[in-house]
Amino acid sequence: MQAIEVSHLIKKFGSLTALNDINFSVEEGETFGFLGPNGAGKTTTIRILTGISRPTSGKATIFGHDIEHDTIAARQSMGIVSENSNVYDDLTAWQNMMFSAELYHVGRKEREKKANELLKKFELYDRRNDKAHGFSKGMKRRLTLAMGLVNSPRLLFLDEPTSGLDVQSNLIIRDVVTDLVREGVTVFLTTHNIEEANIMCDRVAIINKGNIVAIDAPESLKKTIQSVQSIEVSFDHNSADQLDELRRLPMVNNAQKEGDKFKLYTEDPSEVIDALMAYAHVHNLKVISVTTLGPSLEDVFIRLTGLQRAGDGVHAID
Ligand SMILES: Nc1ncnc2c1ncn2[C@@H]1O[C@H](COP(=O)(O)OP(=O)(O)OP(=O)(O)O)[C@@H](O)[C@H]1O
Repeated sequence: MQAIEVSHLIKKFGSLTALNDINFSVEEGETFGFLGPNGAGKTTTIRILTGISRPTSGKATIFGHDIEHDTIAARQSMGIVSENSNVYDDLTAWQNMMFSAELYHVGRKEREKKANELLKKFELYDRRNDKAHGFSKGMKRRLTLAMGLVNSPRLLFLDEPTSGLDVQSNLIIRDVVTDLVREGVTVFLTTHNIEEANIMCDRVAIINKGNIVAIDAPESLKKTIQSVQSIEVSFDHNSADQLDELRRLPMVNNAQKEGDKFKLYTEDPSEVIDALMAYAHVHNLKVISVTTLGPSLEDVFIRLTGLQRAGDGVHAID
């Protein structure tokens, strides 16, 4: 059975078309990533799929239940973890869990068992009697996730699960999601983090300006732009002009500095390696390491969304 089926979904806000006739389906047990730049339509899609917002036209079903007309049945099988934490600051972690369990109509006995289990899993058990008020952002996000799992959902919606979090919370969340997937839970996650989608998802949809521009497994998406390759190089010392000089080498399409390395994009790696060796010789530099890399999911994303690479990440052109 399909966990999610979306057909001809359109959402307009006045004259703005936030979703422009999108279609996709997610199989039960799949981890499906929704990747797109700011304003692409990710949150709008999640809000429709979780029954919070209505589409202008089109249809979405959750395990066969129409989300618009059979909302209660559709929502019964889902857990929702939104980016904006729905944790109540004045309640303790335990009280928040109980509140969420009640909302999801989890039976009294089951509630306590589930809360104990989840608080332990998310490493919050020792703080269960503390008010959420004093929790860090990472702890709050972990608690939100624990609350979203209290009804043992078959389908979990995660909106930007790890954005802006500390390393520990990040790792705990990824581990728990990996365990859930192993247990057969379907996961729909939106993210800005391309590497996260690459690691976690069976398939990824890239959405841009309300249109789905690609859907496939990360590895298959990378194969579609096999011509883009990159060479990572590091020298024994760096100077301020190096990046510009490397950009001007023959066959280099673009270059960026990443830590102590330079990444050069090209369609002809062997020409660029020759040019790099000549460059090092002329400038009296020693090459410490040089590696040829295939296209990354970020390269695919940039190609499909028309975004531009800058020194510190990916930026919209407009
Ligand atoms: N309630 C609303 N009223 C008017 N416009 C809206 C509303 N909600 C979203 N939009 C617009 O719809 C488009 C899609 O927004 P959406 O929040 O779905 O993007 P997103 O991909 O989730 O972006 P981000 O990554 O920044 O959260 C944007 O242009 C946004 O400004």
